[in-house]
Amino acid sequence: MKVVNANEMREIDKRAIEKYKIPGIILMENAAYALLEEIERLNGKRITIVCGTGNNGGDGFALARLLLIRGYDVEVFCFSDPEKVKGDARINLDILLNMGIKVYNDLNKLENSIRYSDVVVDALLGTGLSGEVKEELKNVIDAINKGRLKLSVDIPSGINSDTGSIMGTCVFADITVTFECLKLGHILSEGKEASGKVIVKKIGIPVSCIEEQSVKIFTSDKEYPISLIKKRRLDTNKGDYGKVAIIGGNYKMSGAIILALKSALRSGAGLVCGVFPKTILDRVGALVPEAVYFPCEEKHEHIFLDDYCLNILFQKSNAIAFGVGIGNFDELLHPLQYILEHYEGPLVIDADGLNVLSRNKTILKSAKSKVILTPHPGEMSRLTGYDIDYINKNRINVAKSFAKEYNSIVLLKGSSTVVTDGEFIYINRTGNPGMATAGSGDVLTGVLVSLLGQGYSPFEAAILGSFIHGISGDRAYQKHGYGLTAMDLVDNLGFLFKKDIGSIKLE
Ligand SMILES: NC(=O)C1=CN([C@@H]2O[C@H](COP(=O)(O)OP(=O)(O)OC[C@H]3O[C@@H](n4cnc5c(N)ncnc54)[C@H](O)[C@@H]3O)[C@@H](O)[C@H]2O)[C@@H](O)CC1
Ligand SMILES: Nc1ncnc2c1ncn2[C@@H]1O[C@H](COP(=O)(O)OP(=O)(O)O)[C@@H](O)[C@H]1O
Ligand SMILES: [K+]
Repeated sequence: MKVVNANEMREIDKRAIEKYKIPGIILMENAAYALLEEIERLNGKRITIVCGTGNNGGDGFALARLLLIRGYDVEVFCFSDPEKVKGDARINLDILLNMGIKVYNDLNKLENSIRYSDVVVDALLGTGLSGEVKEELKNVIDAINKGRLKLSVDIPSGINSDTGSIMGTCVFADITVTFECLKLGHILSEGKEASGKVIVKKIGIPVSCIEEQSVKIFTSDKEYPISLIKKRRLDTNKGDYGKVAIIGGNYKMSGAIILALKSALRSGAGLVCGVFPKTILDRVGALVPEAVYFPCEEKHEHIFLDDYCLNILFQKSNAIAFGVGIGNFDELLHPLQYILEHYEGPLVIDADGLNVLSRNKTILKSAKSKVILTPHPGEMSRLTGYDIDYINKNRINVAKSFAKEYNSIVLLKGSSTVVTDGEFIYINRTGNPGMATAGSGDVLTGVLVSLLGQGYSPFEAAILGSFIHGISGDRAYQKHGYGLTAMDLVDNLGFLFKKDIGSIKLE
């Protein structure tokens, strides 16, 4: 499913109107019918509609007419001078006035109307919002937020369509009905919560008109990532599913590599090898008997990896992950550089592996193979030098430009994980806040290296891995709520790896 920013949506609308000669008023009417369809499902009779002066308000005026004609009890509000309403929105406002409908401009009346209405429709500000919400609309937004059921037209008023940030204040909708394409603001940052359930409706724009926009950002409808999952043949053996190595662990952090090893096994790898200091062999061996081990010396509290043992590992592995629980030590930079320069298979760098990399990120440029980097915003901050706040507000651009410069796949973790190869961007929407728990990143690393070992391309592995990781989190949430732990994620990983994958139904 494509995701656009405000400017791309404007271009698409403009192309529909100017090149395809579809009058804007028809698109607005279709938008109003799309809204009507959703309101009819809600079984409410009393509807309050709050309109702004732009086309978002125009959708609201048109909707008011359609509802009135059908006998709904509707009250319409607009808190600006009607003279400021222009174009298609003006036409729809005038029709209402010609029908003898009053459009109120009174905050007390609005509060009262909302108190007695079943649904309040927020048609105040759409993709045309610029800057912070003006002072005079703040009370209006507060009043809307008191509504029993809030339906936002296109995007909750006050949410920035490109970043999902709250521009001073915003409507927190239960339902958002948007047109033709998801907007970035629906799925990023605070916009994800403020949008509630998002419903995308067609309003008569030809598919070719959208395709001409060559949108580079997409998100998961459930079908796409599932369609990537390879079927397993009946006549098959473990050699067909990869030999993967996970390098990490130290005496103080043995749990990370245990989680990653278990996850790699649960997501289908044929053979999984743990490469860690000898000091934790008993612990790892007891908890992951299905793995094989490559215990190494330990020096100054971290694993000791010389070129000789790395070369042996390269022979044995068709994908490697480096970093879970390894510790952040200067001495680990050399082995990481050696792996990048000599290993020809795909590689995942995670956790402390990324912190080690931050000491000299230019070594990435000498990588022989495609690397997946899986930073959370803190690790991304160490890699790029940007502060965390900046990264969170510019997730897409930060991830994209890093991936492009270092010719790698970046998987920037968080509530909407961003995966990019430097050109295309996938935004993952599975998962939940319960996954903000120690060890859940280690689980993701295990999944990713397992998929790479099974022959998925690095970009596919990163898309599918983030999707599966989130689904396992959502399943774990069903059982454990926000008390879920990383091991619960591991237990749920197998769910999507089934023979009848095509018939699995996800919520
Ligand atoms: N043909 C089209 O372009 C279509 C547009 N549609 C609707 O049109 C919307 C976009 O319309 P517009 O571009 O007119 O923009 P909006 O209606 O989203 O917003 C523009 C209005 O908001 C005011 N405004 C902007 N920033 C503000 C701020 N910070 N504080 C207070 N007021 C502020 C402006 O003065 C202007 O009146 C979409 O969200 C969608 O709902 C739909 O009708 C479908 C067709
Ligand atoms: N609110 C959330 N919604 C969805 N996924 C989340 C949320 N919080 C965390 N996650 C996911 O959980 C994982 C946490 O990884 P990370 O921060 O590296 O944790 P750790 O280092 O403790 O293993 C990431 O994949 C992240 O995307
Ligand atoms: K709105």
